Amino acid sequence: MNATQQEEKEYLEVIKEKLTLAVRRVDDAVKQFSDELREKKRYIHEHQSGMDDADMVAAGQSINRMAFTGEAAVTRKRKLLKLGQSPYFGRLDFAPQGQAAVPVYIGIYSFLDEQQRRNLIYDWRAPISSLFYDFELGEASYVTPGGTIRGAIELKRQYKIRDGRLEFMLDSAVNIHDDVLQQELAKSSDDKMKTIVATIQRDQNAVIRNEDATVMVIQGVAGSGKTSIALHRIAFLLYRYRETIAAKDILIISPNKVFADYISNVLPELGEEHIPELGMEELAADLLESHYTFQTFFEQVQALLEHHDAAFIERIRFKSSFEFLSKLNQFLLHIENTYFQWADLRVGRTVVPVAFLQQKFRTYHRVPLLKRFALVANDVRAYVRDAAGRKLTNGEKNTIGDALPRLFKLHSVLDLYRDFYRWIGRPELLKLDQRLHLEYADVFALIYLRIRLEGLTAYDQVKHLLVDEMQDYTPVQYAVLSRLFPCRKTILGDVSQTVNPYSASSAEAIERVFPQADVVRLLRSYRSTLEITAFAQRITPNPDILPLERHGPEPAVVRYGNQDEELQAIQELIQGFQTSGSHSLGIICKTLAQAKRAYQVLQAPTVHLLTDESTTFKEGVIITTAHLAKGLEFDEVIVPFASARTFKTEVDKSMLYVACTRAMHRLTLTYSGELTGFLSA
Ligand SMILES: Nc1ncnc2c1ncn2[C@@H]1O[C@H](COP(=O)(O)OP(=O)(O)OP(=O)(O)O)[C@@H](O)[C@H]1O
Repeated sequence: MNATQQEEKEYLEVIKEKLTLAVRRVDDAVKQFSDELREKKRYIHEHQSGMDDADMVAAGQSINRMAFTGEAAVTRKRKLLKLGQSPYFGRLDFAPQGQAAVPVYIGIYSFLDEQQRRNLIYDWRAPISSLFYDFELGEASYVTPGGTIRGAIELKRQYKIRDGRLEFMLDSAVNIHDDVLQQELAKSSDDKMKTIVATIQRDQNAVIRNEDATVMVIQGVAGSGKTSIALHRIAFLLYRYRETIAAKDILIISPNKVFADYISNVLPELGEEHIPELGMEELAADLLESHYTFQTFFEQVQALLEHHDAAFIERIRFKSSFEFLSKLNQFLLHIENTYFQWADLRVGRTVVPVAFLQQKFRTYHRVPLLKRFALVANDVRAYVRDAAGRKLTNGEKNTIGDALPRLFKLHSVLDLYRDFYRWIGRPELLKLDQRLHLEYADVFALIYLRIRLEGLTAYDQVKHLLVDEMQDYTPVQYAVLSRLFPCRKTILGDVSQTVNPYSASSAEAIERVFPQADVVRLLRSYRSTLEITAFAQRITPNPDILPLERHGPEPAVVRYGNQDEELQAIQELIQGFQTSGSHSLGIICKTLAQAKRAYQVLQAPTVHLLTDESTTFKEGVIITTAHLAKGLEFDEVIVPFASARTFKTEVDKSMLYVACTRAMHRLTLTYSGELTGFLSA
């Protein structure tokens, strides 16, 4: 069936026709729903006075049901229209053992021929579609909930269909033909992150479809598709577990609002709803219930970039260590053992002995300390009731409830946190100003103590947690995430792209917090040309990286007399970019102060400054810092001020690496004075 290009073209027309008919049917259904809805509302309005409460509830429910069905129809229409533009991207002719081959067309959504009750297009997430990503011609198998289906792939074909027209088709003997991938990667960037369904690679597919891992850690080199894969994985899980997980049950912890905006199109493109997203700082503010103000991660990194403060670095280093987490845990035990001022409790004529109280507190050792008081109070009430042989008065009950917390010497979690530093003999490691403004490194330690003492359950409804930029979070932060989100997790990042080497976590470190984690390493890099990848390797070498064979111009490193001349040259580069046909140019500086300075000089309607307060990603020319550019990509990147004066510390080196790895096709570094030493390798 459909062997030649001509036959495929004709078949495409047939499918488009069926899609058009399906759209028409949905339109008719929507019209019918809205007529019925209007009619129902009118009926209720007119008969309101004669209806009792039960009638009203039933009518309300029926309206809600109709509205819901109507919404579902609108969603379906949107999907059908999208399919009309590009119904499928792949086909395989699969012959299950002992049966003849049938063509399986694979697209972004499934499409059923309602008359024939036959799938004309399979969703890329359907079990059978995994054949397309996992196998070449010949023997193949796929797993269904009912078991493994074995057989052979007799034909494998890829299509590029745009605006309903077949641009090309390609029969492939190898797994996801390189030509199509190359074409995709050579394209100019879109304004937002895009889907990669047509060219998902085998190792990526394994991550996307992994159903077993309770914690999946993806450690991948720059541009290896970690973020793309994580989002496709979410789409897959939403499809696979559609009865039990909805988009609202998933939470993405994202580094900043611009990144959240940048990735926001992917799931809707894949036909899923928008996923809730939260920054670490928002989470912190929520958990501290606005009792404290605190430095943000961005401010911490900027402080490190702007001046070298050995004591500040020492505080960050310590609080990012495993030792810190285990010391906090030891301190919690210490509190239990020493913060009680035990005394017999007298209620009326009954004396509740210390031994009874201690034994009860021990019984509940799994319950967070401050939650135990209520449980022990109940036991004490029972004890007193039995001893007195009568029911207790409300006054007596309250006395018991009030008396127990008084046994414990706790004023506030912050006092306790202060005590901790005295206990470890390092009071100098806590720096709190008069206004109790916390340093970023203290925020999650304080939250951790709160969770351990009070047991917060605010996020129990989340069923899957996605954490991007995992290298930027410390063991204490992971301990908080682990207790707060007992659900499955996907955690991804790249330790080479840390913006704060004093607090970076590698996959190995994260495995210590989540020993049950499945760790995958992705070494193939898709974003940048070979030349750019090789250049970035000079800054932070990784001998295991596998760059894709795609070429472009050599990165340029250009010296100017001074910074004004540099900016003038960048102005000319911007003009060149504007006529180049590329979509995005990132001018990536080390600090926000430098970015602001560059913006002052380069200001124009198409030039945007991205700061830590920005909320949206913009197309065109963006001036920002390496920290904020993390996770983003640009057709072309310019790194100004790449001098030895600007890039000299470990933090600076990370920034330079992040900045250079944002470039897809072209990279230019400008400097004046002496060139940074990080490029000498
Ligand atoms: N299988 C694929 N097919 C087509 N494009 C891909 C594929 N995998 C990755 N890419 C592209 O590679 C680029 C990098 O992907 P992504 O941003 O997800 O990587 P990352 O590992 O999160 O990067 P980084 O850590 O450097 O921010 C994107 O343009 C993405 O579309």
